Order: sequence, then structure tokens, then C-alpha cells
Amino acid sequence: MLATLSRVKSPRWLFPDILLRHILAQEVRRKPLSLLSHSSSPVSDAWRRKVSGGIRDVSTSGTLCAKVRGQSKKRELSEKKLTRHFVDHRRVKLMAGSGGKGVCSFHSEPRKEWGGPDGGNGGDGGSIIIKTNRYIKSLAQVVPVYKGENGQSGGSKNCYGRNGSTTYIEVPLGTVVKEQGKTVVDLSEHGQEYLAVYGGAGGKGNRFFLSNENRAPMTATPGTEGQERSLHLELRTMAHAGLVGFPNAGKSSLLRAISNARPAVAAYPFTTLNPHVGIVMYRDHEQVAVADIPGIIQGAHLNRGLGIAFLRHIERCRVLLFVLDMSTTEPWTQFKHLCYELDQYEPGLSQRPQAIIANKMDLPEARDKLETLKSHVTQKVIPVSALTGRNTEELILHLRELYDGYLQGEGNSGEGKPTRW
Ligand SMILES: Nc1nc2c(ncn2[C@@H]2O[C@H](COP(=O)(O)OP(=O)(O)OP(=O)(O)O)[C@@H](O)[C@H]2O)c(=O)[nH]1
Ligand SMILES: [Mg+2]
Repeated sequence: MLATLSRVKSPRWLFPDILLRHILAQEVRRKPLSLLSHSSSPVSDAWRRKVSGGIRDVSTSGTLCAKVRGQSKKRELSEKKLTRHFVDHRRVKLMAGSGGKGVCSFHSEPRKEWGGPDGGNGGDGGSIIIKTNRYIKSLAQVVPVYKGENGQSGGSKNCYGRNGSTTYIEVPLGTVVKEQGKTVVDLSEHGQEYLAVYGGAGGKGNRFFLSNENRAPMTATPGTEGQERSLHLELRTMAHAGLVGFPNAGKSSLLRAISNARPAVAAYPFTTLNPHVGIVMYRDHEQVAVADIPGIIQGAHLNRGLGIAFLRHIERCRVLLFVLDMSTTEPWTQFKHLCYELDQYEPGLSQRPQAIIANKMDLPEARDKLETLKSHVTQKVIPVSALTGRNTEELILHLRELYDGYLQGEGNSGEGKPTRW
């Protein structure tokens, strides 16, 4: 091709650059690199360098030219970072928009002496609505103060002011709205709305006051102030089952073993600082949500350790899985302490349908204690090893039994029913 070009001695400018680049690229692909460098082509080296500027001589394959990207897998947030992102309670001040003021004006037109009143009403202030969204997982995006949009003032020529638009505060499923310590509403369904503050009514223009007695009213009223409220939003994680245990008992390891959740695991207490929810999948497509919460210690209700405030996250769990570390001296005492702390948070909380998970059964010291533990408790004890995954099937099956029992029993009453995931 290049030979042809040289033979006809066509001036370079006859070929647009783009065409020449294409021709040279074809040539480059066809010839081996060694030949290209010693090519006897009449095309000058400088020109060749120019037209092949954008062409890679060595590789013309798309894969090698492509930008090298890192793995597309989303990086997991560390527990410390997650603590910054995961906010489970917020105090908010809500101020609805005020109504726009009504206007006093009279129609004026040439040769129309008595036009009459034509002042329009003001628009209503915007209300503020709290709405649940299942795709939001924390209250982090909720800001401390919300101010609704004010209604616009009315105008002359009977123009009404525009209403202030409604402000929506999106919150996760399971948000409880409290005012002065009392629960106002429990938002547990996707798309559920709670009208928290009403916008003020728009004022009336003087046209509104026109009557047979008063043909030229001068009265126009200002809009009323929007409602104001201080509310406390509290998130209670929605899960069917909750893992309860002392720090280091292996709750997070267990959740990793039975579900797709990836909470951090480490050999020191209080690794988990935020609740994590994992979904256990069954063959019939049933899904059971299991929540891993921070560890509880003896005296947690006196604010020892991390306290028990995070127990709000298992308040909605209908099934409790007590995870005991079988390598400790007296796992059954741990169980008693756990029940006591739960009852301190909410009397009767420890009485929910439950099972005891005897974890770390791979350790030799654990095996001897299993029978003693069984003799101390009446509940079903499931020996497992979260580390090796041994006997987790029994746990998964028993969890399903507890879940089905809940669905047939009190679950059908509807009250406090956790969402299906
Ligand atoms: N040998 C053995 N070690 C385990 C087992 N399960 C968990 N561990 C270890 O116990 C340590 C604590 O495990 P975690 O899953 O972080 O415990 P946790 O209960 O979530 O702890 P906190 O988040 O602090 O409450 C880790 O070093 C785990 O590797 C088990 O079945 N066998
Ligand atoms: Mg943990």
C-alpha cells in the first residue's frame, strides 16, 4: 500500500491525516516490528512518526491498551468507619413553613372607577413528612433542623400565592419517632409516611372579605406560623433473630458462617460496635434475617462495656440466639448474666423463643463442658464451631423451626411483626 502511494507520487495533502493514519495502521499490523523499523518505504521517518503518533507499534490489541482497573469489588468499611456512617438515633427539630400573607389591593383600570378589591390569598406553608425507605440503612443523612418551605404571598388581580412544597425526611425501616420519651409512631413498612408538622395556613387577601355590608374591605391577614416540634428518631434494626452474647463469644464469626454478612471478626472484645444483619437463605426461598449486635457484659445495664442501649436493635427480633463461648470456665453463668441484662433493658425480653448456641466446640476444653451446660439449662443447646463451620446446619434448621413457629403463632397477630426481607 505504501509502495503504491510512493509510485503515484501523490502529494501528502491529497490524503487527509485520518486516512493516512488508517493506512499506516493497517501496514503496521500486517508487518512484523523488525521489518517495520528497517522498512524501505519512501515515506519519511518523520512523517511516519507523525502519523503513527497515536498508534502503538507493539500492541494493537484492545485489552492491553485498556486502562487497568482495580477489582470492581466494593471495599468493606471498617467497623470504626462504619460507626461514623451508622447512626441509629437522631434528635431533630422540625419547623413547618409559614403561610404566605394575603394582600390588600383594589382593581385599577382606566375609566373603571370602582374596580373593587382584588387582593389574593397567600399560599399554605409546606408540611414536613417522615417517610420510610427500605434502601436507607441508617439515620446518618438526617440533619438536626428541618425548615419547611414558606407559602408565597398573594398578589393583586386575585393572584393566589403558591403553597410551600412538602419536605420529606427519609428514614430506614424500623424507625421509631418519639416525643418527650413517648413513642408517637413506629415506621416499619416501606413507604410509610408520618406527617410530623403541618404547614401554616395562608393569609386571606382583601377580596376574601368582600361582602354586601363591606364593598371595599381593607382587611388582609398574614399567614399563620408553621407547626414546630422536637422529635427523637430511633432506629431499631429489623431482623427475625438476634445473636446475643458476651464479647468474643463468636457472634460475628457465626453470622459469617451462616449468612452472607461480613462483620469484622477479631480476637479482642468489642470488635462489633454496630448491628449487622445477615440473611439466611433457605431452599424454598424463605429468608430469615439474623442480627449480630455488640457484646454484652455483666453490669451492662449500669453502662459497663458498651452499655445496653444497642439492645434496641434486638427489641424487634422474635427469636433470640444466645451465643456462649464454651472455652470459658462457666458458660452457663454467662447465660444467666445475659438473661439478667436483657430483662434489665425490657422485662420479659429474655423469655422470647430462643436457643443456646454452644460455640467454639472445636477447642478441647469446650467438649467437657457441653453436658454440664445441658444440665444447667432447659433450652435447646446446639453445639457448633463458627470457625470450622461444624454443625452450623443444625443451627440453620433449628432457626427455621423457630421462625416458622413464630409465623404460625404470634406472628399472625400482626403486632410487631418484622418485615419480610
Ligand atoms: N476456636 C474457635 N475460635 C472461634 C470460634 N468462633 C470465633 N472464634 C474466635 O473468637 C474470636 C472472637 O470472634 P468474634 O466473632 O469477633 O466474636 P464476637 O462475639 O463477635 O465479639 P464482639 O464483636 O467483640 O462482641 C475471634 O478470634 C474468632 O476467630 C470457634 O468456633 N472456634
Ligand atoms: Mg462481633
